[in-house]
Amino acid sequence: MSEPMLKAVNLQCERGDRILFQGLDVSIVPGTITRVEGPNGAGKTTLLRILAGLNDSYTGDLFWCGEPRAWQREVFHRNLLYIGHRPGIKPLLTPLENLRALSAVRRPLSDGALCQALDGTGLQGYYHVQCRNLSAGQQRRVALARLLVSDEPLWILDEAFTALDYHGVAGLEQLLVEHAASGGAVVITTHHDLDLPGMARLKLGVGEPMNDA
Ligand SMILES: Nc1ncnc2c1ncn2[C@@H]1O[C@H](COP(=O)(O)OP(=O)(O)OP(=O)(O)O)[C@@H](O)[C@H]1O
Repeated sequence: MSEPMLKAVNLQCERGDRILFQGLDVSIVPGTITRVEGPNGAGKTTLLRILAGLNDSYTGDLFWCGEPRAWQREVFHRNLLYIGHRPGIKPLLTPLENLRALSAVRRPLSDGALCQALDGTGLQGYYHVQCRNLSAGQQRRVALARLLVSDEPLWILDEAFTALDYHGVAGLEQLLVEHAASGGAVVITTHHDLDLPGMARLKLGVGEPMNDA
């Protein structure tokens, strides 16, 4: 098996008076899809944000390609595409403008390539409509169009299936499988009934109350 891209060792996170998880080891290997599961409040979003380097409220060690992640934050972020549970798009911009702005940070692409990505998520005919006038599912599709122009190997996706219709779900499932098949890795949470071939499952429980000091 390949070496892990991202590895977490002995992670612990406390929130309020609860330990969300402790002694947690995570290994994200190229070519895999890992689904983080658990009930509401189990800590799925918190874990994804820790893995994505967006939350520092944990103890434990994180490694990127075998080296401490803290030594190579810039490289790590260049290799990561994180999409949070909110679509993260600007409502006053159009889908094309949003995608242009999001991709410009990494790798400016032609409008032709961006429109092709929007077509790929079913947004043909909506390039120039302000996102605030799109449905929830269409707004999610704008965010997911980033996957179609991504060259980042690691995708961390929080509730990516929210608001998608049947075809949107099928299209996203296919994208995840293709990304893993081409050597990428996916970490995802969803309350949608996702069961892809070979998918690993990382189950979080309901956490434990902390003992009084
Ligand atoms: N910034 C914060 N400060 C204090 N507690 C927080 C904070 N963020 C999250 N929590 C708490 O941590 C717990 C886990 O939250 P999290 O959003 O990670 O759960 P989740 O498993 O993603 O839930 P859901 O399935 O509902 O999306 C919750 O009880 C939440 O109230």
